[in-house]
Amino acid sequence: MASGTRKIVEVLNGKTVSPPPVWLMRQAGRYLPEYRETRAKAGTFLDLCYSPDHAVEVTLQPIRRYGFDAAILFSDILVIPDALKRQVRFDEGHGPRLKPLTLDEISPLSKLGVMEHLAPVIETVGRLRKELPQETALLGFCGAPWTVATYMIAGHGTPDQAPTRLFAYKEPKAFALLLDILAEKSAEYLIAQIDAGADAVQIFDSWAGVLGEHEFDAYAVKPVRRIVDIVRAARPQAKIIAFAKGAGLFLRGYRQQTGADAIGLDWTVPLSMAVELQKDGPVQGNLDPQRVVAGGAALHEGIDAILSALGNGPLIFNLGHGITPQADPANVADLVQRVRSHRS
Ligand SMILES: Cc1c2[nH]c(c1CCC(=O)O)Cc1[nH]c(c(CCC(=O)O)c1C)Cc1[nH]c(c(CCC(=O)O)c1C)Cc1[nH]c(c(C)c1CCC(=O)O)C2
Repeated sequence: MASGTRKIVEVLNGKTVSPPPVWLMRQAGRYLPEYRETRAKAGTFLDLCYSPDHAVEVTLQPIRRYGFDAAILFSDILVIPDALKRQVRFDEGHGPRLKPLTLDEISPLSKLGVMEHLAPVIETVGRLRKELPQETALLGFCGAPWTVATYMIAGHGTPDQAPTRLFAYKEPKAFALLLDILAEKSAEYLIAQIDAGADAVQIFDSWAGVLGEHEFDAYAVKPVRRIVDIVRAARPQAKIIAFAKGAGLFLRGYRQQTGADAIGLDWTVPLSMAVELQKDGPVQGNLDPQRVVAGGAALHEGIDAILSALGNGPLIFNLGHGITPQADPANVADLVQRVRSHRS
């Protein structure tokens, strides 16, 4: 079967597929007992990301269980700062920690190559394409420059990214350079994933929602556009999903402005607005991950509302953000079954 017939690729080409293809952000993760088992064997979280054997295994686990229409490469957006020698660690219960980036450290980053460090991840992509069922799409990904920069500047996650917003106001030139460097390294990384067999790539801008109007354009739209332009110049057929979480009204125009094929929607995007956005191009989303934890009627109502609003147009069914460790694996099976029984 040619990759062009994988359902997610068809939707990314603007077609309506019924029932819509389905995958879930963070579908490989701690809610699955088999993930926790492999994770315990692998060592640290980054050891898991850089071990092709273990990373292939955890990527395939949710495909075996649920037969999702796409597998997403198991890795993390912070492997780029790790490749840039920012000493990334994932401390149990504390989330990511990095060496906070100072002003003088920005420009030297441009000279560092990242692909040698990321070679094991690219090997994982190649092995996955061979092991996945023919009909299953393989998604690669990277973080958007803004979101990756927030972790690099603060050195950890923060609720509103105040340290990075402040840095950007005080040092606009250096901050623009940082975003540019991240865009170029990320584009190179995505091209390598595509060459190794990824059918499409997703750019995660998980912290886009803390930006004001001018900053959204400068720090969220333009750097993602730069990635898209570099990737498309090298690989004109590349399929790209851009996910700006929390971006609300700024999503009007986001697909056109970034040049992405499809946009991801979080659960706060009203379905009435999602319908408008879908007239412009394919959308992905947007079930509240807490509905998967709740299960039952709350889960069913959320799924049905999305399918009845968006199921007659180009839709990739997904959550509005990653599935949480508290989700019951049985609720995920229920979700997949309900989406697959939809007829438009
Ligand atoms: C912001 C961000 C990160 N990583 C990612 C984002 C963007 C999407 C989002 O907003 O969730 C992206 C990501 N992280 C992970 C994937 C794997 C693929 C998938 O199944 O979706 C993907 C696509 C694995 C992971 N990345 C992480 C885990 C959990 C770590 C573990 O297993 O110990 C997984 C499965 C760790 C991680 N990684 C990151 C944080 C803040 C954390 C800690 C929070 C947490 O623990 O959930 C950075």
